[in-house]
Amino acid sequence: MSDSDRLAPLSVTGLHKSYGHHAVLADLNLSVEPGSFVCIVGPSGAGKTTLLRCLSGLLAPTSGSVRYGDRPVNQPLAEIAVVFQDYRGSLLPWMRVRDNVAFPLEGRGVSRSARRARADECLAAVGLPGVGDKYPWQLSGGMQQRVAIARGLAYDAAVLLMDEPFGSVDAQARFDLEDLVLRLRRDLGITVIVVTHDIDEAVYLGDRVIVLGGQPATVIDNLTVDLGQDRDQIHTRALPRFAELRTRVLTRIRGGAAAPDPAPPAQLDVSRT
Ligand SMILES: Nc1ncnc2c1ncn2[C@@H]1O[C@H](COP(=O)(O)OP(=O)(O)OP(=O)(O)O)[C@@H](O)[C@H]1O
Repeated sequence: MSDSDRLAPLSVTGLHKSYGHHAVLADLNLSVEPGSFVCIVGPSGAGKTTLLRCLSGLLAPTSGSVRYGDRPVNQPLAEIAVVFQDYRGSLLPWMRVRDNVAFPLEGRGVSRSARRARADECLAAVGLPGVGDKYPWQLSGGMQQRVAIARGLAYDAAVLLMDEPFGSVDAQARFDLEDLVLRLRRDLGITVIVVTHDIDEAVYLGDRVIVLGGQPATVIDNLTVDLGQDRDQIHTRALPRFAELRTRVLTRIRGGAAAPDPAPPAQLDVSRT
């Protein structure tokens, strides 16, 4: 993939999405800079998954547009990979782990040996070297979700879209997966967009937290998380600034006005819409 493709921003302009007469998203605008980490939160049923599916090209907007650089996202693109919450439903149990990871490369003219090499490389990147010959059901839930992430990477995706990716694993595995995705973003320069119910997780992971609200929903807050890029499960979560940001997000989700930001970010120049 050329750098100009890898570095493309993902932008949403005037997005409306209805299911029949039920308007879910209205006049939604968003711009996600390449290499940034954006978390999307909002009340249950607000339309977070709907937005993520529109970003992935799996769901067509009713009106408005999603673009990756100057290309319309009106079908799934090789540069944009999706990881879902339910790894059990997304990994094929009769295929070995390596073949699951290599699966997206089939039909792309990649030789079998190159597919295997790429799968092993991606498994190593998610901290699972040497499990390629196992079946998914021989691995723990957290390991299976790592395999699902490796499969997203196998395509050489520049954007990873994740819908509640850590919701099915225990608390310790969740912390490990959060740190894995932060590291992948840093090491590979990919853009990551995560939908989550967990406000602490959103603040811990994101450069930005997008809050959806209203009926139909739109962006009601777009918050820069000025905690730097080196995050640590123990110390970052204990920072007073972390608590301030969490309080602001929670207040917005519950329908309150955003309090004035006590310390406007200076060092992180992540563009807002
Ligand atoms: N395929 C569909 N057909 C009809 N209505 C749908 C469809 N998918 C979602 N909806 C409705 O659209 C609204 C938004 O759903 P969506 O799953 O996007 O919200 P969400 O914010 O991700 O919810 P949650 O936080 O509970 O996962 C809900 O009212 C839901 O019932």
